[in-house]
Amino acid sequence: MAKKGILLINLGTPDSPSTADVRKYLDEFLMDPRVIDVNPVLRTFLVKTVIVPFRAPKSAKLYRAIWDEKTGSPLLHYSLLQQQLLQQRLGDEHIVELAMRYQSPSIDSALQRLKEALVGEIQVIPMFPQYASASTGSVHEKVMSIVSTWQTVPPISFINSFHDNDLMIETFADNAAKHNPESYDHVLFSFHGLPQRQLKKCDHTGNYCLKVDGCCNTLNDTNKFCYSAQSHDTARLIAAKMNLPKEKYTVCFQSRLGSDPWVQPYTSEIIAQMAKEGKKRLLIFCPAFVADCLETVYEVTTEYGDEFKALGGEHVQLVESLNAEPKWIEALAGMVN
Ligand SMILES: C=CC1=C(C)c2cc3[nH]c(cc4nc(cc5[nH]c(cc1n2)c(C)c5CCC(=O)O)C(CCC(=O)O)=C4C)c(C)c3C=C
Ligand SMILES: [Fe+2]
Ligand SMILES: [Fe+2]
Repeated sequence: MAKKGILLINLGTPDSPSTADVRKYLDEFLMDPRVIDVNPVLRTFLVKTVIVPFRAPKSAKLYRAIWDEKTGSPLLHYSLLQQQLLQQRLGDEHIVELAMRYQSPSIDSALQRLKEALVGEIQVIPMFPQYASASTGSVHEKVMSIVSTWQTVPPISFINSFHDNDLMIETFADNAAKHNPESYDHVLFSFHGLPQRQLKKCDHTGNYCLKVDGCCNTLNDTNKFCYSAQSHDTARLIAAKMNLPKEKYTVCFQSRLGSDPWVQPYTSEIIAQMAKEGKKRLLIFCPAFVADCLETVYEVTTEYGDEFKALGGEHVQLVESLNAEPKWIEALAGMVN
């Protein structure tokens, strides 16, 4: 019987922390119309002459700080481990490939390998728990654009989101338990940010998202694909698993780019508010990421840690991502089966 091909796709990372490789990575990433979703002329101007020239040397410095001598980028390292462990878990009726939306290993090459392995069908798992056009949507579009040129378009399916996956929620809660959560003054669920206009575009009614008070507090037919509403749902489920009362946690969004409004509240503002309230110890989850990466290791531990301490706080503790946790691999196996 033909094998089933499983294609795990994460965002991507530079090939090395050199400024040239970071520039190449940022250029491919930010020229994606689903990421900088403005008209092509403005996008080209912003990316090529404003963002990348200024950001590449600064980002390269940050990448150098998290780059491991042996294993390189944490995002690629953990993604490769996830691929190997899922392959072991599923056995030889499946072929598990890994690709990155930007840079390497490319989606083109991973699909080619699945084709050459004569798989009977392909399942694509974008490694983003919450759906966003800039992440999941972009992965779907890229895979479809490649496969649509094949003579034989194979049976192919796509995971859309897994923001409420039980085993994923449990893995985050288990990772937090290792840090004695009761010893923290407050818990933050800090998700990757997104421009507000991208949320509004997902609201096909045009009169719900960011227009109705508490639009993200429940999931319903109108906001079921909303990145922010799904993020709030993930946070609620992890908090429930930890028996964390509402007043002990805050949902916030990190990593803004540019001057347009992004999803709020911003993590750096919440960190400042926590310090102002006299809180000393913060526990921070980053449940938009399934693997530790620049945005968790550096942005949370170093940047937010330093900001909090400068304002009188004492300690910021990152809850490790899902990485190679056996329960998370089981969660992935569940998505396949
Ligand atoms: C969780 C999913 C992600 C969404 C949605 C997303 C949207 C998005 N990101 C940027 C800009 C940048 N993101 C950067 C890094 C980065 N982003 C994600 C995931 C999502 N991004 C990950 C996993 C990473 C880390 C990659 C790594 O190598 O570790 C960066 C680069 C780093 C930096 O220079 O700060 C930028 C830039 C935009 C504009 C956007 C949506 C519009
Ligand atoms: Fe990003
Ligand atoms: Fe909303």
